[in-house]
Amino acid sequence: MQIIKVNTPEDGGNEGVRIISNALKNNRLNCLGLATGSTPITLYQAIIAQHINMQHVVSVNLDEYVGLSAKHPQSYHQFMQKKLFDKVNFKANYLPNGDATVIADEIKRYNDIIAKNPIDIQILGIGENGHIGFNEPGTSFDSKTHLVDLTANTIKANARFFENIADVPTQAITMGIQQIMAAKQIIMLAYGTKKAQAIANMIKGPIVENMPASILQNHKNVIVIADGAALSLL
Ligand SMILES: N[C@@H]1[C@@H](O)[C@H](O)[C@@H](COP(=O)(O)O)O[C@@H]1O
Repeated sequence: MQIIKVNTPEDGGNEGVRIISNALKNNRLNCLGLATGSTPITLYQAIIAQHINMQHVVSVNLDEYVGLSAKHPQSYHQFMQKKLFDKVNFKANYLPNGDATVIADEIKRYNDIIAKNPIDIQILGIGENGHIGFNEPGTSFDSKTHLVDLTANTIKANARFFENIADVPTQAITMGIQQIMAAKQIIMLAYGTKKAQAIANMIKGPIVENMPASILQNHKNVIVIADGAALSLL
């Protein structure tokens, strides 16, 4: 893993754009895997500020809450719309539909989308418990898109986006670990001391399903963009 230490999340966003722009210039970016959460926001701001042309790029997001429609203010659809898609036109934007009547059909649809759009660069954040996407500890490294019961830890961490913890959905649909690992390049973003333990386990801990991000040690092209606080336990 290559580690790029940055001073601020804004610098991290600019570093991410530098890598994305290089791939675009070399015609190596047809599909960009996107993530939600507060961490990638500065990357999206930098994409907007630098007027990066994404009109030939398809985006595929990692996950969506079950039970929230694309219009729900806390859905990841709305998050992506507000933070990026309102300002930057892509060829197409794909996210799982958390409001699907038959989840099994939606999982199949999303697996087909990922199969048809091989991911060139996947953006990732990390949960405090080491989750990537919504692949919680214990998820099989062979997983594809699946339905997840969110852990109490994740529900608590994500409650800050909702009025009340009881409003946080308890399930999500997420891209699987096998599909994340199939991306040609992965950019992991992490800022702040809350992420330090997960980042240390990801980089130098044992590769175990209880620490989902540890599988990234087996990927040939991972760039970790992080600040000193997130790297402080290495
Ligand atoms: N599903 C998302 C993850 O993709 C994200 O990495 C994580 C961390 O979020 P944050 O960046 O806000 O710390 O939150 C959610 O659980």
